[in-house]
Amino acid sequence: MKGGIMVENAQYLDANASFDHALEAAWLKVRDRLKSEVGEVEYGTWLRQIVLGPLEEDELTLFLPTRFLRDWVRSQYEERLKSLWRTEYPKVQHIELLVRRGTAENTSDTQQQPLSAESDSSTTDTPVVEAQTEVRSDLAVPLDPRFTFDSFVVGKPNEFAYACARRVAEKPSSPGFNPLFLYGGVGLGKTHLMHAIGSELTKTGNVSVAYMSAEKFMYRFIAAIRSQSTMEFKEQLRSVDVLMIDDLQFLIGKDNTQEEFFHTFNALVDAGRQIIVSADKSPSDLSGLEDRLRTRLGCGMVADIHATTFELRISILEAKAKASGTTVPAKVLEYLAHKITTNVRELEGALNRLIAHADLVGRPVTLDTTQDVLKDMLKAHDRRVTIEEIQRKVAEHWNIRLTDMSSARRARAVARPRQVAMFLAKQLTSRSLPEIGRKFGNRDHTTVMHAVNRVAELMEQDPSFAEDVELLRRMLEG
Ligand SMILES: Nc1ncnc2c1ncn2[C@@H]1O[C@H](COP(=O)(O)OP(=O)(O)OP(=O)(O)O)[C@@H](O)[C@H]1O
Repeated sequence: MKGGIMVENAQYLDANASFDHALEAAWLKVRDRLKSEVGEVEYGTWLRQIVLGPLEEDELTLFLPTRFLRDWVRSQYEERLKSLWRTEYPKVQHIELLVRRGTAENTSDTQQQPLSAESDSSTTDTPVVEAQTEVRSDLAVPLDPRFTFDSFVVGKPNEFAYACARRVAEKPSSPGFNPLFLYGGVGLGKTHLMHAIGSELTKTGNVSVAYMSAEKFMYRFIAAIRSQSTMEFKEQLRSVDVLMIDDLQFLIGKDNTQEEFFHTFNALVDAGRQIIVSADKSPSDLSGLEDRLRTRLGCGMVADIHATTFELRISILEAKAKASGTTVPAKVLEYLAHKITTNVRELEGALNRLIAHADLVGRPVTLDTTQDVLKDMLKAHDRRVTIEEIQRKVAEHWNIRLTDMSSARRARAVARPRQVAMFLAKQLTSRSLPEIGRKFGNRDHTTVMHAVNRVAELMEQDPSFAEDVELLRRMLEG
C-alpha cells in the first residue's frame, strides 16, 4: 500500500521540559472524572490512549496515537476535556489534540499493549516527522498497477460503475457516494475498478488507502482475537482515509466478522472516511448479511456491473491485443467474444494463451490455431445440458407431467417419452447409465440401456419419430 498517514503538526516542544507535577496531578483528576462520567468501556475505547503533552501559555497539548482516534476524541470529547481542565487547572484554557505516533499510554490502568505498528517509532519526545510510513502494510494487499482507469474498457454494461468509481477517486467521501457499493458477476471488473480508485487516490501521496478482500478481513480479525490485539486491529482499520473491501459476500454466515465490519464501517463513515465495497449481488440481495449492515451498505451509491455485451468483449479484446503488441486477426477476436461470454478474466486468459503460443512457435495467430490451442477451454464453454432440462423439454413436447419422468407408470404414452429423455440424457450429458437411472425414479442402469437401444431402433424404423427426437436434441443443444 502506498500512502501512509500524514502526521500533522510535527513540531512541538520538548514535552518533559514543560511537565510539572501540578499539571500531572490535574491530568490524573481529569482522567478519573472522565472515566466516571463516560464509564469504563467508553473510556477504555476512546480516551485511555490520550497522552499528556506540553502546556504553552494557556494551551495544553494532548496526544493521540492515530488520526482516527484524534478526530473522534476531538468531535466527541473536546469540549468536555476543556471544561474539566479549566476546573482542575485553570491555567489551561485551550486544548490542542495532536497525532503522535508511538504514543501509547503508560499508566497503570493501561493493560493493553501499545499499538505495535506504531510502537517502533520513538516514544521519546523528539519531533516526529513522518509520512508515507507503511504502518498498515500487513492489513492491505498492494494495489495491482495494471488495474488502472486507463486500462479499463468502458461500455454500456459498466459505464455507470466506471463513472461512480471515477467520481469517488476524484472526490472521496462526497455526499451520496459513501459507501460506494460495486456489484456484478464473477470476473466483470469489480476488483479492477477498486484498484484503479486506490491507485488514483494514492498518487497524491497523502491519502491512506487500505484494500483487502472480505476473506482477508476475517482472517486478520481472527488473528487479532487470538493474539489479543483486536484494539490494534480496530485502530489500524479506523485510521485509514479509504477502506476497500472486496467480495463482501464472503462474510455471509460469519456473524462475528460481520459485526466487526459493521462497527468499522460506521466509525469510518461517521468520521467522513470513504468506504468502497464489492460483492456479487446488490445489498438487498445479499441475504445472509445482517439487515442493518445491508441497509447501511445500500445508503450510498450502488452501482451494478452488468454482464458484458458482444461489443464490449470485442473492445476489451482489441485493447488487450493492442497492448500485447501481437497482431490478432479480427476473426479470431470475434470468435473468442462469441465463445467466451460470461467472464472477462477467462476471455483475457484465452487471448493471453493464444499470444503466448504464437510467440513460442513463431507463427501468427489464426482461427485454426485458436481452435486447436483453446480446445479444452472452449469445450468447457459449450452448453451443458442437465438431465432436468431434458426431462422438462421432453415432457412438454409430448404433453405429459414432469413427475412421470420418474413415476412407475408403464403406459406407452408415458413410457416412450421417458425412454427418449433417457436416450437424450445419454447423448447430451456425460452422465453414466446408473446416474441417469437414478434421475429417472431410481431405475436400474439396464433399464436405461434398454431405453437407449430401443429409441435408436425406433428412430431407424420411424422417420417422423426420428425427426421429433432430432428436433428435441437441437433445441436442447441451443
Ligand atoms: N472493462 C474491462 N476492461 C479491461 N479489463 C477488464 C474489464 N473488466 C474486467 N477486466 C479484467 O478482467 C479480469 C477480472 O476482473 P476483476 O478481477 O476486476 O473481476 P471481479 O469482478 O473482481 O471478479 P471476482 O468476482 O472474481 O472478484 C482482470 O484482469 C481485469 O483487468
